[in-house]
Amino acid sequence: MSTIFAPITGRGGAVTVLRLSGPGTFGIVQALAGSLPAPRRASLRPLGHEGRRLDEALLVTFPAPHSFTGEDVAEISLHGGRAVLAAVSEVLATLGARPAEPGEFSRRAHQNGKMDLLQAEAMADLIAAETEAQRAMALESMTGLSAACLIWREELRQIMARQEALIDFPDEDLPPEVEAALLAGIIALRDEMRAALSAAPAAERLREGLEFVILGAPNAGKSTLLNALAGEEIAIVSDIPGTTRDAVGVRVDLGGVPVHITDTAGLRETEDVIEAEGVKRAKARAARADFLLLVAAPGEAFPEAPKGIPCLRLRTKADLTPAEGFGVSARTGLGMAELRAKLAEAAAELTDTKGAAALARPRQIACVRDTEAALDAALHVEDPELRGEELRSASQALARLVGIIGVEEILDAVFSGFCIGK
Ligand SMILES: Nc1nc2c(c(=O)[nH]1)N(C=O)[C@@H](CNc1ccc(C(=O)N[C@@H](CCC(=O)O)C(=O)O)cc1)CN2
Ligand SMILES: Nc1nc2c(ncn2[C@@H]2O[C@H](COP(=O)(O)OP(=O)(O)OP(=O)(O)O)[C@@H](O)[C@H]2O)c(=O)[nH]1
Ligand SMILES: [K+]
Repeated sequence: MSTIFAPITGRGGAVTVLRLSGPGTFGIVQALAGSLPAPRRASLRPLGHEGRRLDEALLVTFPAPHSFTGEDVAEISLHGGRAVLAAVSEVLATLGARPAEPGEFSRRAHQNGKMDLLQAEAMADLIAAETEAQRAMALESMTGLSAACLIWREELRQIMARQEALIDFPDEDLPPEVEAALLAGIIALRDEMRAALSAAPAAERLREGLEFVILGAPNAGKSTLLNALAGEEIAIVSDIPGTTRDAVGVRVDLGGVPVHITDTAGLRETEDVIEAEGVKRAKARAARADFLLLVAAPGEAFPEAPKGIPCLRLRTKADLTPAEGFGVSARTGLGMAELRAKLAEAAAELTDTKGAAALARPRQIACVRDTEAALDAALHVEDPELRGEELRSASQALARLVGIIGVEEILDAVFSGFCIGK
């Protein structure tokens, strides 16, 4: 096993923490620092190599298996900046370590039983979190998702034990309650999979961020509204109808939920080919949106919304004519606080997992869907042998979910999506 290293802190700070992991770690660090401090004790050491002084750094060692990766680990807190990092990295390479691949520390931690795949994915999501709700969900998933999966696997283990008993003993020896209990167990577990799957879209939306689209006639005030929500001049505002052609978007934080708001071309029949293309794109965007802001100026009609997408009808330019219904003036700020609150409420609702296990990644959802399908199939076969086969397939899908049986390519795909130093 090679010894790897990478900075685990971001650029530009006063200190850069460099992590080494692998069997050669302590030999390399000793060569660099002269001596090793007591395990897990931060100690100041001069770093140097063949008479070249490199830095005065803080050094901590974590002997295996009590480390992040389960291997021998050292963390060196260097002075920040690219020159120090470059010089130390160069020397580490001559001493036999190599730069870590993205996700390689976590992959080793997974291999050594320090975290399952769900925890590794949740940790990557926690690092990537940009808003409060994303942070809270990822942190909860880091412990909660694995715990839920552990319970599911235990329930399935008991179901399979009952199933084995049914196969091993002739029918007449076992009371009918055994099979009834078995089926009830399968139904209960299948329904738990269904509950988790029904909360999954909300979790996925929170992980990815929501898409809100502003839709309305030309000159309705869409661009002015987007700019007011963004707090900066993103889209061009003019009194010429048909100003916005391409969709223009901005990412905002609505009550802790990341929302991408898109301003679109004003909807109308037009001879102008470029504007017509803009209208086509506006409709396509609207069809894919999580939520629509349908806007209309005083006295004008609201656009029609594609079916099944939640929306809010909003009168613009409320400073000119007091609106009946909900109105705002992006120009004076009238109603804008209320609008923000309404949008934040919609965002919260769309991302509410209602306490269910938050499956936030397609990989996780696919595993749970496979589990649900196998359990459901098990309920619909009479033959105990065939039922046993479906249960085994459910068990394998759950094992894939936590990474106990990990196809190499799946692990590659998961960990290569991590950042360097993770
Ligand atoms: N300096 C530093 N800060 C960090 C990390 C890190 O790797 N280094 N982390 C990286 O993500 C997070 C903390 N996660 C960690 C998880 C496990 C272990 C660890 O050493 N585990 C050992 C010992 C546990 C103990 O002290 O009780 C073990 O599991 O045996 C360290 C950090 C956030 N902060
Ligand atoms: N009085 C008043 N005028 C507004 C308000 N919002 C927008 N306007 C004006 O309405 C005109 C059109 O505004 P835009 O934001 O460009 O409208 P749009 O819907 O994006 O227009 P298109 O790009 O043509 O689709 C501009 O002259 C704006 O200054 C408002 O709240 N009050
Ligand atoms: K306009």
